[in-house]
Amino acid sequence: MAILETKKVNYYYQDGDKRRFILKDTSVKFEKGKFYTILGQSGSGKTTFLSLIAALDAPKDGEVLYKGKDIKKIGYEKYRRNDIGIIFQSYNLIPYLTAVENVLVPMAITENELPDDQKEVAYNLLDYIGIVKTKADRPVNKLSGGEQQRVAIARALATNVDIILADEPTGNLDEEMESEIVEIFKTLAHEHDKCVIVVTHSNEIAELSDETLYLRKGILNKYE
Ligand SMILES: Nc1ncnc2c1ncn2[C@@H]1O[C@H](COP(=O)(O)OP(=O)(O)OP(=O)(O)O)[C@@H](O)[C@H]1O
Repeated sequence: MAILETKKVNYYYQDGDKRRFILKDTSVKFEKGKFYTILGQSGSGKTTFLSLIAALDAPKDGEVLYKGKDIKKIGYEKYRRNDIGIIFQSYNLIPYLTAVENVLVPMAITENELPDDQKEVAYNLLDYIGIVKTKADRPVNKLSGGEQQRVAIARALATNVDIILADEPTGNLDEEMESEIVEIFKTLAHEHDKCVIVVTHSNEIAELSDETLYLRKGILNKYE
């Protein structure tokens, strides 16, 4: 069964008395264990789509289903707190907190069952993702871009979620960092059974994913 699904999702921005449709009857399914990319020209609505499956905005009609249940019924805040991790292009970390403190933030908010020693879990996650302890104890604004994005990935994983969503996660990184981050996404999908969905401009990243969707004129189709 799909872990995440959109059913006839419509979204538009109101422009005076006109509606400018960004998504038209979008029905797509996402599974665990797969790394997906979403491609489309600038302004096609990729971020809008991601914001709907991240419960940062609501569709005008249609449903977003998590494990078969409408996320509106689960509650948007609860869904965000317990069921997904989000990674942004600009990392969106809390700059004056250390890396490990940033990873602890969602753990303090979630209702998911977590091991007692959360700090140890956070250090282990960071270490797994390539941030050693000395760096984990540093304020995040003293880390490089690539390191900050790793912290953001560890933070997204901290609540033990099945779904990782990312919007242009390598947009601020050089090519080498980009391929390292993409490798992490692949590993999370293939070895840790996560459902990873990444919005990107990059055909190279799309080629490395298991499935690519292409958004054009409000229609989100499988890209082959
Ligand atoms: N709050 C808003 N009100 C009106 N129009 C908006 C709003 N937010 C976004 N748009 C428009 O909707 C369209 C889709 O935007 P979106 O950011 O989803 O595209 P995108 O494919 O992610 O673009 P990019 O690749 O450049 O980030 C754009 O034309 C944008 O200007």
